[in-house]
Amino acid sequence: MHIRLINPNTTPAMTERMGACATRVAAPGTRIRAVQPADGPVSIEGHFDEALAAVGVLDEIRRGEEEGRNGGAGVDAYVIACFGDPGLLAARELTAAPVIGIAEAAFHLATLISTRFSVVTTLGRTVVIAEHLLRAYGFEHHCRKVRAAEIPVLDLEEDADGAFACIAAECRRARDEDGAGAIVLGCGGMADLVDRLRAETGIPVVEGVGAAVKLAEALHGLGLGTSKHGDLAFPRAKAYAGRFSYFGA
Ligand SMILES: NC(=O)NC1=NC(=O)NC1=O
Repeated sequence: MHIRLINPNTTPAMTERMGACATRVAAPGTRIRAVQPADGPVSIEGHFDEALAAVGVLDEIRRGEEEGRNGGAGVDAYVIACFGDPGLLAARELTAAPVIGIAEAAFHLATLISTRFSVVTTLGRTVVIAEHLLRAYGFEHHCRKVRAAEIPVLDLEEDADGAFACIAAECRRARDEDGAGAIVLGCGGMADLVDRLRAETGIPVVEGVGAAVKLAEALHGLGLGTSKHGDLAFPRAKAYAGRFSYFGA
């Protein structure tokens, strides 16, 4: 199967790292193509960045669907590799393939291996975004706390050792203070830290990129894709003015 992994921010190094993490856990028959929008924030650290990034996500879904229609290898599933799951429901309207957000995927897996988990994310200002998702997805009572390592997202690229130390310290606090049986990493850019953090904390650590890839494979294997009955049906045919005209009928 072919999975299109979309990094909603526009930092190629992060796209590459997440693509490598996805490839490492993918099944032998799964091909991963990691992409990012041409336009948008270099990192996603709040509501404004998320809103802009969502348009880039939709562009990449449209591009994937178009490749499939124009004789290219169709996309069997999409992964939105940003912990805010930007544009998730809108993206699901654009395709009959599964679209998996890394936050939703990580929450699901964490509930299968623990009765309570905590989230460790980047900046304090993004905590409320994870809290909104927990509520929206129905995992609020499973999560003990959403913690922030208080690092800018791009420190994961530019100061990897410093970022790791902050994240590991917050993971230890989650283990010792929250009564959490597992930890969810709250940023796509943390995906390649998961083995070191598992070793550091001694408890299960779930990262969303791998979780989303395996859930996409499971859905594909069961012949399940996004329902086109009801609110996730393809958008009604209409014109879109100005810069979004390419979405139009
Ligand atoms: N909470 C986060 O740090 N989310 C993210 N911002 C990004 O640019 N990628 C993420 O996963």
